[in-house]
Order: sequence, then C-alpha cells, then structure tokens
Amino acid sequence: MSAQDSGSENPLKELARYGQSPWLDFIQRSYTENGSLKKLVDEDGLKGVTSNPAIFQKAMGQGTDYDAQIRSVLAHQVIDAGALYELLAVDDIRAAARVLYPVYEQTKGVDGYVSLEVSPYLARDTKGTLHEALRLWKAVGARNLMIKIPGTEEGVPAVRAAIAEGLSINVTLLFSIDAYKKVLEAYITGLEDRLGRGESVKDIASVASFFVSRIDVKIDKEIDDRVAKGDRDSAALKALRGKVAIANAKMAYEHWKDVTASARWKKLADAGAKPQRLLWASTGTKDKSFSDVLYVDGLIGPETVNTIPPATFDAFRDHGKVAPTLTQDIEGAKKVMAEAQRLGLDLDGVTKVLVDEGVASFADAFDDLLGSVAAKQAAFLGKKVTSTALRLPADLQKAVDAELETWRKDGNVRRIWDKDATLWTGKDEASWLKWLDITDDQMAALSKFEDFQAEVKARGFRDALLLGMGGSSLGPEVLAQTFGKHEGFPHLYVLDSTDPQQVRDFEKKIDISKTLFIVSSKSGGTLEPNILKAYFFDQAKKVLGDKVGSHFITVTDPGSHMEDVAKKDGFWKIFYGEKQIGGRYSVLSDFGMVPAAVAGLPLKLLLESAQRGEKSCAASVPPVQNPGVVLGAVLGVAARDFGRDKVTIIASPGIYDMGAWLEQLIAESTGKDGRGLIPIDDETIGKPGVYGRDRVFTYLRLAEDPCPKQDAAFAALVEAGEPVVTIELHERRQVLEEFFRWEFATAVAGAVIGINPFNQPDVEESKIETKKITTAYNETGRLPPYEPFAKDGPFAFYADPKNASALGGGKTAEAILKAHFARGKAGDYVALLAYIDRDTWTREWIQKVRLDLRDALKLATAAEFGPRFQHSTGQAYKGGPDTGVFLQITCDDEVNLPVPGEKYTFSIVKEAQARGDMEVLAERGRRVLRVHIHGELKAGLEKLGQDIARAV
Ligand SMILES: O=P(O)(O)OC[C@H]1O[C@](O)(CO)[C@@H](O)[C@@H]1O
Ligand SMILES: O=C[C@H](O)[C@H](O)COP(=O)(O)O
Repeated sequence: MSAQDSGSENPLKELARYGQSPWLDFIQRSYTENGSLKKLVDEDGLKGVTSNPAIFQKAMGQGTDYDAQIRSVLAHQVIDAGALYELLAVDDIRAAARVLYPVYEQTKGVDGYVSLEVSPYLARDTKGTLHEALRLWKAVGARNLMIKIPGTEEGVPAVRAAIAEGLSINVTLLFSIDAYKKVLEAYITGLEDRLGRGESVKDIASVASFFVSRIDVKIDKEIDDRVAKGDRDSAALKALRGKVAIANAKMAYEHWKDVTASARWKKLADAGAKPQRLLWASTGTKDKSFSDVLYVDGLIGPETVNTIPPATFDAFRDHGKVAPTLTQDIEGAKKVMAEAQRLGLDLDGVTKVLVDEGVASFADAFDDLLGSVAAKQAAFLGKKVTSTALRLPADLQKAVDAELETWRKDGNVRRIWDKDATLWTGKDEASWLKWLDITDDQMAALSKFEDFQAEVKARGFRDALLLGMGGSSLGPEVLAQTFGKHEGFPHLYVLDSTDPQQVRDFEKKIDISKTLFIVSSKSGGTLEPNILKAYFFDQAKKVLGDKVGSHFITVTDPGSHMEDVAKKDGFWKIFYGEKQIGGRYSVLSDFGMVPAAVAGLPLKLLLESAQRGEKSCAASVPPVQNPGVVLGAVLGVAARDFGRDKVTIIASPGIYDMGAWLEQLIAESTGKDGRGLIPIDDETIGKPGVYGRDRVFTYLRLAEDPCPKQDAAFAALVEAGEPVVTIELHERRQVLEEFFRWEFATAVAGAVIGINPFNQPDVEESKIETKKITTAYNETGRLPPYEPFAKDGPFAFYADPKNASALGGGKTAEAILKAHFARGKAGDYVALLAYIDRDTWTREWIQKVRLDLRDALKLATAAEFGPRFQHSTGQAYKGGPDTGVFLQITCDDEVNLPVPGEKYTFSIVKEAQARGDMEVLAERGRRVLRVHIHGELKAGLEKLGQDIARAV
C-alpha cells in the first residue's frame, strides 16, 4: 500500500518537516507547458528544478517539443547550433523559473530555484566558466536562477568570483569531501569579497551538489570485482555494498554543520547571508537490487535539498519513508568510512575518476545534444544550405569516422575557434584566423558597402577592372564569373597576368573613360598589381587627365605600399583588408566585398549565405554534423593515410570558377614541408579506368543548373567506387557558404596532415629569384644569359644540369618530351605551366593536352597559366610532395608593353617570373623542363600538342 493510499501525508511534502526541500532533477518543455510542473509544486511541495546537459539532451534530442520554436528562429536568424540550443534552453529555464517564482517568494529566496549549467566544455577553464556564468545569468534574467558550475579545481575560483558578482550558484559534480570543503570555502570567501566591497549578500543563494549514487556504482563494482576474485575480506566488503555513498554524504553534512556554526559564518549570517545548502544529487538508484528510494530515504535532514529524477520522485511519493536520517547514526557512517579505508577501497581514487568521468560524460551528452540540434537545423533549413553526401571506400570511411571521433573527444572544433595554434604546428597560426568571424563583421558593416555600391552606380561606370593576384583576384573572379553583369553596374573584369598580350586583350575590352580600376593587393608590394596599376594609371591619365585618381580604388592592408601609392595618386577610395587574414582566406573580407559591391551584387543575401557557412562550422557544431570538419577530415585522412592526395575538383559550369579559387586555397595552404594536397581543377571527367588510386573527387553541383553530361560521367565514378564527396549548391549564391566551408575544411585538413595552413614559405623564393632578374635587367638593360640544352624546330628546351641529364640526351622534341613524361610514376601528377595569353583558344588547347597526358599516363594533371598559378598552386608544386612532373611553356611575345617608370617591360617581367619559377623548382629537385616556343604562338602550341601526344 502506498503512503498516500494509506491516507497519510504525501512523503514528498513531509520532507519539509525535517527541513529538506525536494527539487526535481528534470526539465522539459511539455512538462512546463502542460502544467505538470506546477502540479508538482502544488501537490508535492516541489521547491526547485535542476538541469544538466544530459537532461537537456533527453529533452531536446528526441521528440518534437521544440520544432515550432526552432523553425521560427531559423526563419529570422542565421544562427549556430550552440546559440540555438541556448535560446531553447533559456526559454525552458525562464518558463520553469516563472512556475517556481511563487515558491521563491514564499520561502524568501531560500527555495524556488531553477538551475542552468554552464557549458561542460568549460569545466577546466576558470575564465571561460566565469564569463559564461555571467552571460547566462544575464540571458535568463530571473532572480530565482542558479547557474551551475562544476566544482572542479578550475571551477572553484569561478564559483568564488561568480558569488562575489552576486550570482546564485549551484556547484555541481562534487564527490569528495575535500572538493566539497573547497567549494564551501569559495562560497564563503565570495560572500566576504562582496561584504568587503560594501555590497549586499542578502539575495545570494547557493547549493553544493554532492553526488551520491555514482559513488556506490563505482565502489560496489570494486567490491564485486574483489569478491569475484575470492578476496579474503569478501564478507566485510559485501557488507559495505550500497553504504559508502550515503556515509560519505553524511560526512559532508557534518563538515557543513561545523562551518555554519563558526564565528566566521556568523558574521556573514548577521549580514543576511544564506548558508550554502548541501544538495543531494545523483539520487536515482542505479543498482536495481537496492530500494528505488535509497538515496532519498537515507539523506533527509535540515537545510538540505534533494534533487530527484522523475521516476524516483514518483517512487518516493508512493512509498518513501520520511525520517531525519541524515543526522541519525553518524557513528555508523563513520564506521563505514573507516571500514572502507581499512579494506583498501579507494574512495579518493574513485572520486577523482568520477569528476573526470562526470566532466567527460556531460561533454559527451552536450556533443550529442548539439549534434541533434545541428541535424534538426540542417533538416529544417533544407535547401537554404548546401548539402553534402560522401561515398567513400569502406576503409577510408572507417578512418574518417575515427578521425571525426578523435576531433570530438579532443574538442578540436572549439580549439580552432579558440585559435589554438597547437592544433597545427604551434607557430603563428593564431594570428591568421580572423577569417573565422569576418563575415559577422562584414554584416555589421553592411551599410558601408551598400553606400559605396550606390555611389558606384551613381557614377555610371561601364566597366570595372580588378588588378591583383591570387587571393586578391581569384575570389573576385568567382564572383564575376558566377554572378555575371548586373543592370546599372559595371562589368567586372579580373586581370591577373603579366602576359602583354593578355594585358592588351583586357585593355581592349574596357572603355577606360568609363572604367573603375580596383587595385587589389593585401601586401601592397606584389609585383603584378603594382606594374598593372602603373600601366593602367598611365593609360587612364591620357584619357582622364587630372581626374585619373577618381577612377581608381584600392583594397589593401593598412600601412601597405599600395596605401601610400593610392594616397599619393589621389585614388577615389581606399578599402582596408585585415592583417590577420591571409590572401587566400580573404574573399569574405573587403577583398571580395568591394568587387561584389562594384558589380552590383546583392550584398546582404551573399553575406547571409556566407554566414550560414560560418554558423554550420561553428565551435558548437560537433565534427560529424560540421560540414567543414567532415570535408577537411576526408581530404586530410585520404592524403595522410591512403595516398589519395589529388583533390579533384569538379564543378557545374555555372560555378566552374570556384575551382580556380579552391586551387589556391588548397594548394597554398597545405602544400608544404613535403606534404599536402594537390588540387586538380577543371580536368574533364574521364572513364574510371584513367585514374590511379591517388584521387578524391569533390563535385560541386549546382542543383539549380546542373550539367547532365557531367552528372552522368560523375555517376560512373561513383559506380566505380572512387571516393567522392558531392556538395549540392541549391542556388548560385551558396558559393559564399562554400567559401567559408572550404576555408574551414582546409584548416582542418592542415591539422590532420600536420602543417601550418596559413603560411606560404616556398612562394617567396621564386619572388626573390624574379626580383634578382628584373633588377639585373634594370641595371644592364639585358636579361642574364640563359642557354637551351636542345633545340628542335620552333622549340628550345631548358633545364638545370640535373634535370637535363635525367632526360637521356634525346635531341628531338618528341624524344625529350617522352623522356620527361616517362619520369612520372603511379601517384605522381603532371603540371603544364604555360606563361602565355590565357584566352579561350589557349584554354581549350591546354585542356586537350592535359587530357591526352592523363589518359596516356594515367596520372593526374594540372593545367596552369603563369604567372597566375605562382600565386596559387605554385606553393604546393615547390613545397608540397615531390610528385610533380612539370612542363613549363613559354613563348616569344608578339606584343610588348612598357612598365611606366621601369626599364623592364611586361615581357621581361614574365620571362623573369618563368625563370625564377624554374630555378626554384629545380633547386627543390623537382622534375621540370621548359619548352620555349619561338615564332607564332598558335602554330607552336599546335605542334607542341602533337609532339606531346606522340611522346606519351
Ligand atoms: O594580395 P597580395 O599581397 O598582392 O598577394 C597576392 C597573392 O600572392 C601570394 O602571396 C603568393 O604569392 C598569395 O598568397 C596572395 O594571395
Ligand atoms: O544536479 C544534478 C545532477 O546533475 C544529477 O543529479 C546527476 O544525476 P545522475 O548521476 O543520475 O546522472
């Protein structure tokens, strides 16, 4: 017969007689909304509520309680999973706090509290915990809130500081008397701190959550193990089963009594302070052989709380026994403790382990919870975000899964956002991570770009010509190619070459008198944008006279040489980059935003898409749900463990230029220290048989405008079991989301491979070599001598002695090319490095030649134009894995253009760049050959193509 059936008082209500407050160790939206919680208050004398990450995991991780709110938040905000969880949790806590507020008032602030725990990830971080405690306190804004802080070594100082700030605190995860003593001390000292500052201590409450059942679980296991092994003290050990936790709790209570009886405490009490009550936590019975109300029955005493999980709450209502057990048989409890010690039961060890396990299990629960929220978010957002599908061979998938689990356990996503350089090489990585949150800054500065956009429109420019290299040009080029020309705004062209023919081609495309020039250079010192600026400024001056400066703007880092130039030449505007963002990570900074504004693109929508990318990769999104981490793990693990380091980029025609931007991001970031990923862009998909075992295919598929032919060719790769990552962009503007995701993925892949993804050590070398040659030219009016080792028809072949001798002394072009390409073996790649005009014809030519090479050699191929690639893939070619076989292609220039203020011309610069590049490749021991085409370029290229085809 239950206690209530027998007509006696409800045991839960009776607890009050002995000074104990029952709280509920549970929270759930429906519980609060449907009146269940209020019923417990009214009928059972419930006096408080506690939550923890595991409780929220149960509440939010399943069911549909929160769906309506999630949908409505997502309709109005771009938000990350952590912030979304917090909105939901804060609402729950507030709602519960409202239900309990009358209790708070009736008990004059002794009871009626609802607890919300700080992020379990911060359990070892004093500053972070305090910061979060203050933040949550403000966010909830309820007087009857308690912030829950773990009583770890690092948590204790945060408790003191939070108390001193006037917060009410529930200290959780207490298992040992020693830890508890420190917590009580922190509470008292925190109050004294306030008093010392003349601040009131009256409105502060605190509980120390002393965990019970988990101790018995551990100790009883130790007992059972020893008994099973036939321990000679088996009988004595067995007698302690289910006893140690309660005895331990009683000891804690004895300490509390001593302290609250002290003169020190009296002083605080006289000032109105409330004692920090002991709260029995973890009071659900885990061992089914014990009474289901063991940890309630056994711990009833004055000025304590028991937070009881729902099932135990019901059980206690039904058959709980109310008696002042906490203060009874203290001697017995002491004996249990002494006996445990005598028998060598390692209570100290157990409580230490329990703290670590407690921290870890709440972190696991939180990961799980955030993962569920992120998954729900992605499902509800549907086509508003890009979607990703992996099809990996089983062994690769297994290794990726293991990597993702390591990332979760080690909290690596948070380490990225915390700018922890040790995730990479522990060097200067932390100073290059401003790209992580630049999108939020840009959104906040939206009106700056919108105002500028309106000004550009008002001035009626017909064309805009951006002059820049690598990170300063490739992002803008994606924007120009993907979004095209916008009514009322100039046509955006991007020039990143020193080939005089190409410079001339661009000059012909624009109407200088109606052109806005964007000189784009982070460092401001890069050769190409400087000489291109000099050339076009000179040309524009001829047309625009004194007004020339008003047709120029620059995007450059503060304090750069280009800033000086812009000021001196009276540029219309100067936009600044962020010094803590490297070139290839700069597209969401002003380096992308300014050209986007000029081209009349919808800035807010684009930034919103970028923000979706950022939020989906946020610190709060666990690895498995984090699209940046998943992609980075696939690429990193495939390269590190499977030799699949050729990241083959396939993109729908509408977004094809993403590949060029990705090439720089991937190659320049990861290709160093003899390691890295080699991007293979724009290589038309072949039959599965033409590929070696060194690829990972990434397909950026524009779902709003797919290419059926490409889809079919890709399907064949999938069918053949190649590792593939398919990323669907539902609309063009999602390239901005992908910008962020790939930046993040590259940072992740860099960590997996173990390199610093933010430097480019080997690029500098060729710049130095180039500089030497242009300086020599300026001084002597001549290029340093450079002799070919062989000539055949229109071709002259150059190589350093080592490479020349490796080619075996062949005399004809075909023999030399044959010997060169024969050096490629499985797992290598071939790169054509063409220092020629990059136009439709040459692009088709190079594409054909690379496919001939790929299909004949079964090697990955790269088709690159110089000097553009030097600022992109060039780093990996020199510093990455020594797997490249390079053919440099140069030509006589039919046109030449002067560089104002210099003796050298564009042609000389291009030659110097080609030589500098060769020299560094050779110096790094790379397999490199240069073929120079004399005479007419088109005819020479055609012949070269044929010779190559014959040679392989
Ligand atoms: O924007 P800047 O400083 O002119 O540099 C252009 C490009 O050159 C590089 O430094 C490589 O040479 C890239 O990293 C960069 O994006
Ligand atoms: O504050 C409450 C604690 O988080 C909770 O009681 C832990 O209980 P458990 O040991 O059953 O997880």
